[in-house]
Amino acid sequence: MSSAEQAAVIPGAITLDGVEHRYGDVTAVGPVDLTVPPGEFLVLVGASGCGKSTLLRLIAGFEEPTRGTVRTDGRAPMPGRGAGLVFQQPRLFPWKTVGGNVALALRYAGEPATAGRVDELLGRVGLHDVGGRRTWQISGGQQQRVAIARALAVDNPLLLLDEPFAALDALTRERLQEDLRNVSAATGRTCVFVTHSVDEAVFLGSRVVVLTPRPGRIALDLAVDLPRSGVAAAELRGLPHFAALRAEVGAAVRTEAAAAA
Ligand SMILES: Nc1ncnc2c1ncn2[C@@H]1O[C@H](COP(=O)(O)OP(=O)(O)OP(=O)(O)O)[C@@H](O)[C@H]1O
Repeated sequence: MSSAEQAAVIPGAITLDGVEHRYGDVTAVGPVDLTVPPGEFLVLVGASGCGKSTLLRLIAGFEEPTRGTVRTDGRAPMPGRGAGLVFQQPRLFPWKTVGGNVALALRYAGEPATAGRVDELLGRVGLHDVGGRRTWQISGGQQQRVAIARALAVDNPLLLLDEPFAALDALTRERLQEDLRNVSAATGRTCVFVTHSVDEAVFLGSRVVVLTPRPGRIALDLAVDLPRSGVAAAELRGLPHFAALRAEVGAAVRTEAAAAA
Protein backbone atom coordinates (compact mmCIF):
# COMPACT_ATOMS: atom_id res chain seq x y z
CA MET A 1 0.00 0.00 0.00
CA SER A 2 1.43 3.42 -0.98
CA SER A 3 1.72 6.24 1.56
CA ALA A 4 -1.13 8.06 -0.22
CA GLU A 5 -3.31 4.94 0.14
CA GLN A 6 -2.36 4.61 3.82
CA ALA A 7 -3.26 8.28 4.42
CA ALA A 8 -6.56 7.77 2.63
CA VAL A 9 -7.89 5.16 5.09
CA ILE A 10 -7.64 7.62 7.99
CA PRO A 11 -11.04 9.22 8.71
CA GLY A 12 -11.19 12.71 7.23
CA ALA A 13 -8.41 12.12 4.70
CA ILE A 14 -8.99 12.83 1.01
CA THR A 15 -6.85 11.62 -1.89
CA LEU A 16 -7.15 12.46 -5.55
CA ASP A 17 -4.95 10.36 -7.77
CA GLY A 18 -4.59 11.37 -11.43
CA VAL A 19 -8.12 12.78 -11.41
CA GLU A 20 -9.60 14.13 -14.62
CA HIS A 21 -13.17 15.12 -15.30
CA ARG A 22 -14.82 15.77 -18.65
CA TYR A 23 -18.27 17.05 -19.47
CA GLY A 24 -18.75 15.70 -23.00
CA ASP A 25 -15.84 17.11 -25.02
CA VAL A 26 -14.89 19.66 -22.35
CA THR A 27 -12.12 18.69 -19.94
CA ALA A 28 -13.07 20.65 -16.83
CA VAL A 29 -10.46 19.31 -14.40
CA GLY A 30 -7.17 17.57 -14.35
CA PRO A 31 -5.06 15.74 -14.06
CA VAL A 32 -5.01 16.54 -10.34
CA ASP A 33 -3.09 14.71 -7.60
CA LEU A 34 -3.92 15.90 -4.10
CA THR A 35 -3.61 14.42 -0.62
CA VAL A 36 -5.51 16.20 2.13
CA PRO A 37 -4.73 15.03 5.66
CA PRO A 38 -7.44 14.95 8.35
CA GLY A 39 -8.21 18.30 9.94
CA GLU A 40 -6.78 20.37 7.11
CA PHE A 41 -8.70 23.43 5.90
CA LEU A 42 -8.12 23.40 2.16
CA VAL A 43 -9.30 26.37 0.10
CA LEU A 44 -9.64 26.11 -3.69
CA VAL A 45 -9.29 29.44 -5.52
CA GLY A 46 -9.24 30.32 -9.19
CA ALA A 47 -10.93 32.14 -12.04
CA SER A 48 -14.55 31.49 -12.89
CA GLY A 49 -14.99 28.21 -14.76
CA CYS A 50 -11.60 26.71 -13.76
CA GLY A 51 -13.24 23.66 -12.18
CA LYS A 52 -13.40 24.43 -8.45
CA SER A 53 -16.99 23.26 -8.02
CA THR A 54 -16.33 20.22 -10.17
CA LEU A 55 -13.45 19.22 -7.87
CA LEU A 56 -15.70 19.69 -4.84
CA ARG A 57 -18.48 17.64 -6.46
CA LEU A 58 -15.97 14.86 -7.22
CA ILE A 59 -14.95 14.81 -3.53
CA ALA A 60 -18.64 14.79 -2.50
CA GLY A 61 -19.30 11.88 -4.86
CA PHE A 62 -21.83 13.80 -6.97
CA GLU A 63 -19.60 13.29 -10.01
CA GLU A 64 -17.40 10.33 -10.90
CA PRO A 65 -13.96 11.10 -12.33
CA THR A 66 -13.51 10.34 -16.03
CA ARG A 67 -10.00 9.17 -15.12
CA GLY A 68 -8.18 8.51 -11.85
CA THR A 69 -9.55 7.88 -8.37
CA VAL A 70 -11.05 9.93 -5.57
CA ARG A 71 -10.96 8.48 -2.06
CA THR A 72 -12.41 9.85 1.16
CA ASP A 73 -11.66 7.77 4.26
CA GLY A 74 -10.11 5.23 1.86
CA ARG A 75 -13.36 4.66 -0.06
CA ALA A 76 -15.07 6.05 -3.13
CA PRO A 77 -17.18 8.96 -1.80
CA MET A 78 -20.87 8.23 -1.22
CA PRO A 79 -23.26 10.83 -2.63
CA GLY A 80 -26.06 11.88 -0.33
CA ARG A 81 -24.87 10.12 2.81
CA GLY A 82 -21.32 11.41 2.82
CA ALA A 83 -19.80 14.73 3.80
CA GLY A 84 -21.57 17.72 5.31
CA LEU A 85 -22.31 20.15 2.48
CA VAL A 86 -22.87 23.91 2.41
CA PHE A 87 -23.72 25.81 -0.77
CA GLN A 88 -24.00 29.47 -1.77
CA GLN A 89 -27.72 29.41 -1.01
CA PRO A 90 -28.69 27.97 2.40
CA ARG A 91 -31.38 25.69 0.85
CA LEU A 92 -33.38 25.43 4.09
CA PHE A 93 -36.90 23.99 4.22
CA PRO A 94 -39.19 27.03 4.70
CA TRP A 95 -42.07 24.97 6.12
CA LYS A 96 -39.84 23.87 9.02
CA THR A 97 -38.53 25.91 11.92
CA VAL A 98 -34.82 26.63 12.26
CA GLY A 99 -34.54 23.83 14.85
CA GLY A 100 -36.70 21.60 12.65
CA ASN A 101 -34.21 21.96 9.80
CA VAL A 102 -31.33 20.86 12.02
CA ALA A 103 -33.41 18.03 13.55
CA LEU A 104 -34.22 16.75 10.06
CA ALA A 105 -30.50 16.65 9.20
CA LEU A 106 -29.80 14.70 12.40
CA ARG A 107 -32.55 12.18 11.60
CA TYR A 108 -31.30 11.84 8.02
CA ALA A 109 -27.81 11.15 9.41
CA GLY A 110 -29.31 8.43 11.64
CA GLU A 111 -28.64 10.36 14.84
CA PRO A 112 -31.08 11.10 17.67
CA ALA A 113 -32.66 14.50 17.01
CA THR A 114 -33.03 15.58 20.62
CA ALA A 115 -33.72 19.22 21.51
CA GLY A 116 -30.40 19.28 23.37
CA ARG A 117 -28.43 18.14 20.34
CA VAL A 118 -30.22 20.65 18.07
CA ASP A 119 -29.43 23.48 20.52
CA GLU A 120 -25.81 22.34 20.76
CA LEU A 121 -25.37 22.46 16.96
CA LEU A 122 -27.07 25.86 16.69
CA GLY A 123 -24.89 27.11 19.56
CA ARG A 124 -21.77 25.98 17.69
CA VAL A 125 -22.56 28.49 14.92
CA GLY A 126 -23.49 31.28 17.32
CA LEU A 127 -27.28 30.91 17.04
CA HIS A 128 -29.17 31.09 20.30
CA ASP A 129 -32.91 31.45 20.89
CA VAL A 130 -33.90 31.26 17.21
CA GLY A 131 -34.64 27.52 17.04
CA GLY A 132 -38.41 28.11 17.13
CA ARG A 133 -38.46 30.70 14.33
CA ARG A 134 -39.31 30.03 10.70
CA THR A 135 -36.35 30.23 8.34
CA TRP A 136 -37.81 33.36 6.65
CA GLN A 137 -37.90 35.10 10.03
CA ILE A 138 -34.08 35.18 10.31
CA SER A 139 -31.45 37.08 8.29
CA GLY A 140 -29.48 35.73 5.33
CA GLY A 141 -26.37 35.40 7.49
CA GLN A 142 -28.32 33.51 10.15
CA GLN A 143 -29.78 31.23 7.46
CA GLN A 144 -26.26 30.39 6.30
CA ARG A 145 -25.30 29.65 9.91
CA VAL A 146 -28.22 27.19 10.04
CA ALA A 147 -26.92 25.58 6.85
CA ILE A 148 -23.52 25.09 8.54
CA ALA A 149 -25.16 23.69 11.70
CA ARG A 150 -27.10 21.27 9.49
CA ALA A 151 -23.89 20.20 7.75
CA LEU A 152 -22.22 19.63 11.15
CA ALA A 153 -25.14 17.31 12.06
CA VAL A 154 -23.83 14.84 9.51
CA ASP A 155 -21.67 12.30 11.31
CA ASN A 156 -18.79 12.60 8.87
CA PRO A 157 -15.37 14.21 9.33
CA LEU A 158 -15.63 16.07 6.00
CA LEU A 159 -17.19 19.49 5.52
CA LEU A 160 -17.42 20.70 1.92
CA LEU A 161 -18.38 24.31 1.26
CA ASP A 162 -19.01 25.85 -2.18
CA GLU A 163 -18.84 29.68 -1.97
CA PRO A 164 -21.07 29.69 1.12
CA PHE A 165 -20.57 33.38 1.92
CA ALA A 166 -20.63 34.84 -1.60
CA ALA A 167 -24.17 36.24 -1.29
CA LEU A 168 -23.63 37.94 2.10
CA ASP A 169 -22.76 41.57 2.87
CA ALA A 170 -19.12 42.26 3.76
CA LEU A 171 -19.57 42.57 7.54
CA THR A 172 -21.73 39.44 7.88
CA ARG A 173 -19.26 37.60 5.66
CA GLU A 174 -16.34 38.50 7.94
CA ARG A 175 -18.26 37.36 11.02
CA LEU A 176 -19.13 34.03 9.43
CA GLN A 177 -15.54 33.54 8.31
CA GLU A 178 -14.36 34.03 11.90
CA ASP A 179 -16.97 31.62 13.23
CA LEU A 180 -16.23 28.98 10.60
CA ARG A 181 -12.52 29.24 11.37
CA ASN A 182 -13.28 28.64 15.05
CA VAL A 183 -15.75 25.83 14.32
CA SER A 184 -13.23 24.02 12.14
CA ALA A 185 -10.54 24.34 14.83
CA ALA A 186 -12.96 23.15 17.54
CA THR A 187 -14.39 20.19 15.60
CA GLY A 188 -11.19 19.12 13.82
CA ARG A 189 -13.17 18.47 10.63
CA THR A 190 -11.41 18.37 7.29
CA CYS A 191 -12.79 21.29 5.27
CA VAL A 192 -12.67 21.93 1.54
CA PHE A 193 -13.86 25.44 0.74
CA VAL A 194 -14.35 27.02 -2.70
CA THR A 195 -14.09 30.79 -3.10
CA HIS A 196 -13.17 33.58 -5.52
CA SER A 197 -11.86 35.74 -2.68
CA VAL A 198 -8.11 35.72 -2.05
CA ASP A 199 -8.56 37.40 1.33
CA GLU A 200 -11.13 34.79 2.41
CA ALA A 201 -8.83 31.99 1.20
CA VAL A 202 -5.85 33.15 3.25
CA PHE A 203 -7.97 33.94 6.32
CA LEU A 204 -9.71 30.56 6.36
CA GLY A 205 -7.27 28.11 4.86
CA SER A 206 -4.48 26.16 6.46
CA ARG A 207 -3.63 25.44 2.82
CA VAL A 208 -4.60 27.28 -0.36
CA VAL A 209 -4.62 25.69 -3.81
CA VAL A 210 -4.86 27.98 -6.84
CA LEU A 211 -6.15 26.30 -9.99
CA THR A 212 -5.20 26.97 -13.61
CA PRO A 213 -7.90 27.99 -16.09
CA ARG A 214 -9.87 25.12 -17.59
CA PRO A 215 -8.83 22.39 -17.31
CA GLY A 216 -8.29 23.02 -13.61
CA ARG A 217 -4.87 21.86 -12.48
CA ILE A 218 -2.82 22.86 -9.47
CA ALA A 219 -0.94 26.11 -10.19
CA LEU A 220 0.02 26.90 -6.58
CA ASP A 221 -0.19 24.74 -3.45
CA LEU A 222 0.60 26.92 -0.45
CA ALA A 223 0.69 26.10 3.27
CA VAL A 224 -0.81 28.99 5.25
CA ASP A 225 1.41 29.07 8.32
CA LEU A 226 -0.69 31.48 10.37
CA PRO A 227 -1.91 30.71 13.91
CA ARG A 228 -5.21 28.75 13.86
CA SER A 229 -6.36 29.91 17.28
CA GLY A 230 -5.57 32.36 20.05
CA VAL A 231 -5.24 35.40 17.75
CA ALA A 232 -8.15 37.79 17.15
CA ALA A 233 -9.34 38.06 13.54
CA ALA A 234 -8.43 41.75 13.23
CA GLU A 235 -4.95 41.08 14.59
CA LEU A 236 -4.48 38.16 12.19
CA ARG A 237 -5.53 40.25 9.18
CA GLY A 238 -3.09 42.96 10.31
CA LEU A 239 -0.02 40.66 10.37
CA PRO A 240 2.62 41.43 7.73
CA HIS A 241 2.76 37.68 7.00
CA PHE A 242 -0.99 37.67 6.28
CA ALA A 243 -0.41 40.44 3.71
CA ALA A 244 2.53 38.53 2.20
CA LEU A 245 0.49 35.34 1.79
CA ARG A 246 -2.43 37.30 0.33
CA ALA A 247 -0.05 38.93 -2.16
CA GLU A 248 1.39 35.55 -3.18
CA VAL A 249 -2.02 33.95 -3.70
CA GLY A 250 -3.36 37.08 -5.43
CA ALA A 251 -0.42 37.13 -7.86
CA ALA A 252 -0.99 33.45 -8.75
CA VAL A 253 -4.73 34.02 -9.29
CA ARG A 254 -4.05 37.04 -11.52
CA THR A 255 -1.40 35.16 -13.54
CA GLU A 256 -3.81 32.27 -14.13
CA ALA A 257 -6.71 34.60 -14.98
CA ALA A 258 -4.47 36.40 -17.52
CA ALA A 259 -3.59 33.04 -19.08
CA ALA A 260 -7.31 32.36 -19.50
CA ALA A 261 -8.03 35.69 -21.20
N1 LIG B 1 -22.91 19.87 -15.84
C1 LIG B 1 -22.05 20.42 -16.70
N2 LIG B 1 -22.12 20.16 -18.00
C2 LIG B 1 -21.25 20.69 -18.88
N3 LIG B 1 -20.24 21.52 -18.54
C3 LIG B 1 -20.13 21.84 -17.24
C4 LIG B 1 -21.03 21.32 -16.25
N4 LIG B 1 -20.68 21.82 -15.05
C5 LIG B 1 -19.61 22.62 -15.27
N5 LIG B 1 -19.29 22.62 -16.58
C6 LIG B 1 -18.15 23.35 -17.19
O1 LIG B 1 -16.97 22.88 -16.58
C7 LIG B 1 -16.08 23.96 -16.31
C8 LIG B 1 -15.78 24.01 -14.81
O2 LIG B 1 -16.98 24.39 -14.13
P1 LIG B 1 -17.03 24.60 -12.55
O3 LIG B 1 -18.42 24.99 -12.19
O4 LIG B 1 -16.44 23.42 -11.89
O5 LIG B 1 -16.03 25.85 -12.38
P2 LIG B 1 -15.87 26.86 -11.18
O6 LIG B 1 -14.41 27.13 -11.09
O7 LIG B 1 -16.54 26.33 -9.96
O8 LIG B 1 -16.65 28.13 -11.74
P3 LIG B 1 -17.33 29.35 -10.92
O9 LIG B 1 -16.25 29.97 -10.11
O10 LIG B 1 -17.81 30.25 -12.02
O11 LIG B 1 -18.45 28.78 -10.11
C9 LIG B 1 -16.76 25.21 -16.86
O12 LIG B 1 -16.26 25.47 -18.14
C10 LIG B 1 -18.23 24.84 -16.91
O13 LIG B 1 -18.89 25.54 -17.95
